Amino acid sequence: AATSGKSITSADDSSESSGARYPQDLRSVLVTSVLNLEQLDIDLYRGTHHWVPSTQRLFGGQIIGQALVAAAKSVSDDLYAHSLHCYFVRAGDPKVPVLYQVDRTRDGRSFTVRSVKAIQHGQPILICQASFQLLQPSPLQHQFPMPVVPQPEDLPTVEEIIQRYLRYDLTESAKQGLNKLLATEVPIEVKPVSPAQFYRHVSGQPRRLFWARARGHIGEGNMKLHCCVAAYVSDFALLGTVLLPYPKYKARFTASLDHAMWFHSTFRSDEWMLYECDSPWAGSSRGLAQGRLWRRDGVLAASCSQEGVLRVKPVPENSKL
Ligand SMILES: CC(C)(COP(=O)(O)OP(=O)(O)OC[C@H]1O[C@@H](n2cnc3c(N)ncnc32)[C@H](O)[C@@H]1OP(=O)(O)O)[C@@H](O)C(=O)NCCC(=O)NCCSC(=O)CCCC(=O)O
Repeated sequence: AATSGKSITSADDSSESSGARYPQDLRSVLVTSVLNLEQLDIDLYRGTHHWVPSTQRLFGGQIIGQALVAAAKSVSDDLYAHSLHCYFVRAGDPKVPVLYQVDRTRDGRSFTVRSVKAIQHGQPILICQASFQLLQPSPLQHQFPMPVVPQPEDLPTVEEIIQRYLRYDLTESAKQGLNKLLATEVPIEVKPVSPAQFYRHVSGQPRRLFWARARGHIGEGNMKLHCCVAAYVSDFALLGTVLLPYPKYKARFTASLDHAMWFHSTFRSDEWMLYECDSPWAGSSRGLAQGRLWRRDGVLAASCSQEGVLRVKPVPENSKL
């Protein structure tokens, strides 16, 4: 049941729970702009950028989220994304939009597969396969338990943590860096479970946990859209987990090479979800990172895996940050 260019970025208008947190007109920018692709032709879309990381290459999560929006537009309403597999083959250029070309690879009885190519300057920057399934209940159901961590209400936001760091005796360039971070409009809210570990001020296991949610209101009801937002969120701070055991090194060049994701349950991407990231392996200038997104009621919402290239340099001995 293929369809042509359906709208999946309509947020729910009903005034329910999270409407209390945000007035209804304060829609998530992820919905109104980043994931709101413009249709150019059948199965051809254009996406624009909102937040561009300091690396001046496009945020991988944005490209994956937009590719999933494009794929989802070509499947019927009763099909839900259950997995995607991507390679980042070129750095995304923030100066131009990205085109998304969808190939309707197969429409099966239960499963439907789409291939999406993200293109800039006539060349692919990402190749992505996404698979969708009809809801099919089964008696086979299990999941690992969610880690026990403090609730988001008891933890500071990234902005509050940066404000605290700014009170320390820092070099001018470190202060400038932090102020720049504060001014950046990342469309995700983040609350690290252990700020010192999140920012690599203590060395530790390659594992970190943080609460994350889309900034702004999205609303209940559009599961396709929540999966696209979660794909965006899932690339955030995941690869950095690989660096946690190495406080004596800082990143000189890092980029995600691939990203795979599996969606397990319904969830709200504008409500707090715990992102549990760990890295089981690093070597050969690469590192593997794995993430699990938990609903705060303990249900496993999604899992993902990513490999990245990481080239590092030693941190100077007298560094204050
Ligand atoms: C991965 C690459 C770079 C691979 O291309 P490549 O031509 O094979 O590149 P490369 O040779 O690895 O060069 C990359 C860089 O590594 C340097 N290099 C290469 N070999 C060495 C060496 N032996 N020693 C020291 N340095 C070396 C090269 O000079 C390159 O550096 P440069 O770009 O020149 O500064 C390319 O395919 C690519 O750019 N793909 C897109 C990756 C991407 O954009 N991913 C998404 C964005 S990353 C992300 O979103 C994570 C965000 C995490 C977060 O914010 O939390």
